[in-house]
Amino acid sequence: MNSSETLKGAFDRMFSAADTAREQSAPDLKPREVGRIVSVSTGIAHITGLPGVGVEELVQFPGGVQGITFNVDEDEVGCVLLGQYSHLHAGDEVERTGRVMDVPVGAGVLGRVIDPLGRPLDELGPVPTSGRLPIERPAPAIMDRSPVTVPLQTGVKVVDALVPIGRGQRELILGDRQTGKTAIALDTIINQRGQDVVCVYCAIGQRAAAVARVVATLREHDALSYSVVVVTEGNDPPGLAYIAPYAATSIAEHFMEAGRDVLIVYDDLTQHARSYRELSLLLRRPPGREAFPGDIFYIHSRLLERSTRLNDERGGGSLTALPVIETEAQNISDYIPTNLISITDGQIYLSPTLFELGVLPAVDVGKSVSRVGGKAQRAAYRAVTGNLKLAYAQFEELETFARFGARLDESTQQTIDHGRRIRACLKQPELAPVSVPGQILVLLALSEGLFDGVPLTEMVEAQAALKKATKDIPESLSRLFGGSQKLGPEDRDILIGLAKKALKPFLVAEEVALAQTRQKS
Ligand SMILES: Nc1ncnc2c1ncn2[C@@H]1O[C@H](COP(=O)(O)OP(=O)(O)OP(=O)(O)O)[C@@H](O)[C@H]1O
Repeated sequence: MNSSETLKGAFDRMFSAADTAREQSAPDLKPREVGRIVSVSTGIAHITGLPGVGVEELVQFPGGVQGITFNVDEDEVGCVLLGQYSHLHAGDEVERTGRVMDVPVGAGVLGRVIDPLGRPLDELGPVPTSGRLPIERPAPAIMDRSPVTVPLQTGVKVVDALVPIGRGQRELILGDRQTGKTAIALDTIINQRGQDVVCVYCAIGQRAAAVARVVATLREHDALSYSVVVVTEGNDPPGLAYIAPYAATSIAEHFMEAGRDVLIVYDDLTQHARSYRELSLLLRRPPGREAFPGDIFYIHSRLLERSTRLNDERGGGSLTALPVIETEAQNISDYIPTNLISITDGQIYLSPTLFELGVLPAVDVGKSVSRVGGKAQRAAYRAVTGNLKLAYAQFEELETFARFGARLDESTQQTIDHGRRIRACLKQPELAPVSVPGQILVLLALSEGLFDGVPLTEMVEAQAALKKATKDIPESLSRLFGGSQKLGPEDRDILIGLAKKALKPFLVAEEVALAQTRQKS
């Protein structure tokens, strides 16, 4: 080795050591874009000094409070706050994050109660997650979607028989306050036990006590393990209530894109619309009808368009949405209800009049409809509910007449008597979903008129006897209930035979039963 090589090596080593030292000592420089708060008011802040900020970008306020930019003007930005803001003042620093709002997703959220930012509200510690998804995502493209053909059983007889829901459908639940809207949604979640359906319950602006009741009910019925509850309470900032359904949908979409069937309940979108109206008015956006901003339709349509059934290439998962809407004084033609009715694939209308009469669930069959459900209904149902809706609608019309004490001819009286039995069969206590064979047997007995000889006072016991009889349904027939195969005449005979046997102890002579009914009415 000559002396010039040694010298070169020594220089190289020296320079590389100097480079390393420079790299190590160099500060990690990242540009921070910082602006200032101009003003803070209920749930919103106006900021300035962030010229590069984008629409719906996440910004960071002091004390860990996050915000979303809504109105981006040339010299001022209107921002929605997502946390408690009492410590914020004019002049405080605001920092850009360069990203949009996202939520943690993954199997770890199941069994948990979280807020729309993914923070735990239960006492089970941090939520283990496998990634994050933006809360606002484009809806699946038309070519990625499949028709809705697979039923989603709610376990509620009147819904499964007359307003069936399919996986990937959006079915609105609407009615005045305290008419049992949440009860139908909860029954549906509870009925998914063992059905491999993930459930997301999104509580928007509800009383804390009501949410606690829902969580307790889910836990009691073993339904929390396959569900996630996303909560904003009534006293949370309106911004949090506004993002809640979008965040919940992203959590649900994660499962759908993994090929799972998912059910999401938005309880309720009236509160969501009100939160958005509050924000818009505070941000001085121009008010329209009922002071709602012009894009109120769009905020709900872009939310509900995300519910669908994906085709097999995209994994075949589905997202079924049950948005809840509260009406005022039974007015279903109000602004928000009509918007939602036009966006969804049908509605279940709950009538306060029926609720007062004790007809529970208080589903008004005449005003309820499922625009795709018929195609998704099991063939066995179609065979036994053929003229049920018509018979029930006729009965409801005639019943009003009968109240005036008018003398009715024999056939009218028969229609009314039959209708009363249909109503008795469709009644159901909450949190008691009925299995498919149980429903088929009751509906078949109804359509065959087997209940007509049972006194009205004994309908509950008679149905319980039928429920017991489902155990005797042969295995070959039980399998039919799940598929698209129709019930053949022999299958029907077997079921009718079973139902007749179960109802025999309750049968009195038909005339006696009818006479008792009329006396009672
Ligand atoms: N099928 C049912 N059988 C018996 N009680 C029922 C039934 N469905 C609902 N209820 C009762 O009716 C009341 C109102 O139900 P629920 O809270 O579901 O109504 P809601 O319309 O969601 O109310 P809110 O307007 O407060 O959201 C509850 O006390 C519930 O227990």
